[in-house]
Amino acid sequence: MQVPPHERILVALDTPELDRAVALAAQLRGQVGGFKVGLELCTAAGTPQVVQAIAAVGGSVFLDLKLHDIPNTVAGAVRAVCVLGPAVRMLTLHCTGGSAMLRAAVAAAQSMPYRPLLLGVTVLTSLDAAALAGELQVRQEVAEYVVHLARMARDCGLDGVVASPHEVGAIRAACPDVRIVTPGIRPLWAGEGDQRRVMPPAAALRAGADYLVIGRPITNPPAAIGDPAAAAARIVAELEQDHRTL
Ligand SMILES: O=C(O)c1cc(=O)[nH]c(=O)n1[C@@H]1O[C@H](COP(=O)(O)O)[C@@H](O)[C@H]1O
Repeated sequence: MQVPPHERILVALDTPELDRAVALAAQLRGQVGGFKVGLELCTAAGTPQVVQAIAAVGGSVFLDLKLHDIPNTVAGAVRAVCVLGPAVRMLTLHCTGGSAMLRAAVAAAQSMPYRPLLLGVTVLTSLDAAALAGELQVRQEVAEYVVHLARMARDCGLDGVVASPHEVGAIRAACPDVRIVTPGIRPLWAGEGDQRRVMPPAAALRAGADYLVIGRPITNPPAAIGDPAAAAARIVAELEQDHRTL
């Protein structure tokens, strides 16, 4: 079944203020597919409270906790997320925690009555080739390393991965069935900020992404674009126009 383009957009609510996050979710709910809440908001306002508040205005939650710890600790955190129930649709963990950590997360999720989709973060979109090679001492090219991590995530039983749109094609070719979520999305009218491996929304979907994580271009758009609802509408229009030409 074809997913309408707007449902592929997950808006990143990166703010410490729960009221602002809830107001954005209430404003954008019908226009997009869901909301990503992560370290900033959950640390400031409490993960269960955040999930409950976003669900209460009808938003589905992508819980971006980027878990990265020893297997026993991650398994416990995954069980605690499962307890929050179906309001949490997706949960992230870092692939670089290793296969034992990823398998422990999957086993923990499977032991619970409800589990969200588990997504492995590959290489952060804020890292470029120089940082990967120089600082992290990874000897492979970015795409090669991302595909290696994606294969490992799939083999450990994860449902999908988070990666830059530049690596989506290579992941799709290597792991046809994994869900691919891409941040690092920048419409041509938005600034890059701290992101390094970016792509416009329509190009990322064309490359094979299932979901687009979009934060600042929607939550803090350039004045010429208008408010968050106008920014979301503009991105949806761009996606629909591109969709029609496929
Ligand atoms: O896991 C993520 O969501 C994530 C992974 C990654 O590699 N890069 C990345 O930017 N993100 C998240 O995606 C969002 C991007 O926000 P904007 O740069 O404002 O669009 C932020 O909430 C990041 O935490």
